[in-house]
Amino acid sequence: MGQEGGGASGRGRCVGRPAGAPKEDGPSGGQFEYLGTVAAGMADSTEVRELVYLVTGGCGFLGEHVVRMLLQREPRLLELRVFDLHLGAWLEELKTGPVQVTAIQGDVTQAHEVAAAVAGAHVVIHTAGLVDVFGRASPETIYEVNVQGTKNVIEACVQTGTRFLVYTSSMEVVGPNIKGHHFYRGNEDTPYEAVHRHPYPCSKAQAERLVLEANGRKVHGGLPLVTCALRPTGIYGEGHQIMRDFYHQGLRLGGRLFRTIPASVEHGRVYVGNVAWMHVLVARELQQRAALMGGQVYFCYDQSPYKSYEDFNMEFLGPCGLRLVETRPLVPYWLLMLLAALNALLQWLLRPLLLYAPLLNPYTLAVANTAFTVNTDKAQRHFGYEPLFSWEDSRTRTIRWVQAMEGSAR
Ligand SMILES: NC(=O)C1=CN([C@@H]2O[C@H](COP(=O)(O)OP(=O)(O)OC[C@H]3O[C@@H](n4cnc5c(N)ncnc54)[C@H](O)[C@@H]3O)[C@@H](O)[C@H]2O)C=CC1
Ligand SMILES: CC(C)[C@@H](O)CC[C@@H](C)[C@H]1CC[C@H]2[C@@H]3[C@H](O)CC4=CC(=O)CC[C@]4(C)[C@H]3CC[C@]12C
Repeated sequence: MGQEGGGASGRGRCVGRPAGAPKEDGPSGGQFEYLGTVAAGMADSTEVRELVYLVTGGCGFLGEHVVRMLLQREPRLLELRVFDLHLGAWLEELKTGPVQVTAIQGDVTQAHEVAAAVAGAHVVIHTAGLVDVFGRASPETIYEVNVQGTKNVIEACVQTGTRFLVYTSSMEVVGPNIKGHHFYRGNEDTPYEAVHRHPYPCSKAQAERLVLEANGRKVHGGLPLVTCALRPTGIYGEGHQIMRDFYHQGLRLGGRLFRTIPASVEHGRVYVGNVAWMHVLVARELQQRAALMGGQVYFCYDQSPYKSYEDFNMEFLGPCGLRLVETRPLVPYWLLMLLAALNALLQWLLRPLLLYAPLLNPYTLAVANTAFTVNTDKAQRHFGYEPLFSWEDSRTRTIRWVQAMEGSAR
């Protein structure tokens, strides 16, 4: 199942369990006070501002939240470098605070551009990537950005002496695998056959492995590089393009969305604000607990309920006027597979003329139809992670965002 391709150059398949972490237990973390909304002004603190952070992909869905969260909750920040292929105009509004915000338009596939951006940074948070499961980019391009781009970031840290690297990996590094094995309330050590074909999970698995293997390498100046990887499940929240696509699809269908996946197929989801918070926290604690956290992977999670992907989306789209038709799929699975395959064929035929990239394709259908939920406290044990936003808060913020979109859609 899934598009042919994957692996280093988009051919064959990448297999084998992703580099996991040695089983280590660490001290339980303390409590973290909450300093107000992410959109609010900068954190005020008496701490000395001396650190330089770089966020690659800082203008993306997750990246923007990481940038805003750092400004809000990292009091030692002197300079925040935001590196992205496409810079957002919103960055300008961030340049009025006590932190120097440096916007850098650059390409992670270009080693010299990455090295120039990394030089002098204390911490790199590497979120830049091609998040494509809809066939928009070629397997080669996905590999070039996600794997070669990550190699460039690692080498830039080594060459310039940056010691701390946090990588935004993904649940997809683990699964769902091509065999459709469910992953039920799993953790970082749960045995699971991580076999992939699709270019996206393959590239994320290779990049994660590179990051974890780089832990301990000597950087310029002779000190060790300290790396770790975060594996968010499906991220939702303000700015989520796929949620936007579902919403507009529902508007086109007269306020209805048609169930394609049984409600019983649960997917873990995580609010973008909590993913951003975990990045800020892990970047801070990695500097203090290198021996414990270096080379580790952490699932990124919160209290968002386990639901099918479509039912979960309706938590936000329902209050905005959409309805999910039927309590069970209208269309038998074999017909869905046929429709997905037809979409893939159409995409291939139309490619010379236009980009046809619907939500339904063989890969998205397979992933949506395979339960994948995590239940772990490793991040809490290792660096005191607790979600910053409750489920209720996350839901309210996301609904407000959809409603604002609704206003613009009328
Ligand atoms: N969206 C999700 O549900 C999940 C995402 N992730 C990971 O989180 C990270 C961010 O994902 P999203 O924010 O959803 O994606 P996004 O597409 O919104 O953001 C990615 C950012 O990277 C930038 N970028 C892409 N190619 C680049 C290049 N060659 N050079 C420099 N910048 C480049 C893009 O311009 C964009 O701003 C990715 O690494 C993704 O694999 C992990 C788990 C779930
Ligand atoms: C058309 C229907 C079959 C519909 O239900 C398809 C939903 C489909 C678009 C999503 C179902 C599961 C999503 C993926 C999952 O959340 C894991 C992910 C992790 C990432 O790192 C990037 C995004 C994604 C691959 C996410 C993409 C959208 C789904 C496949």
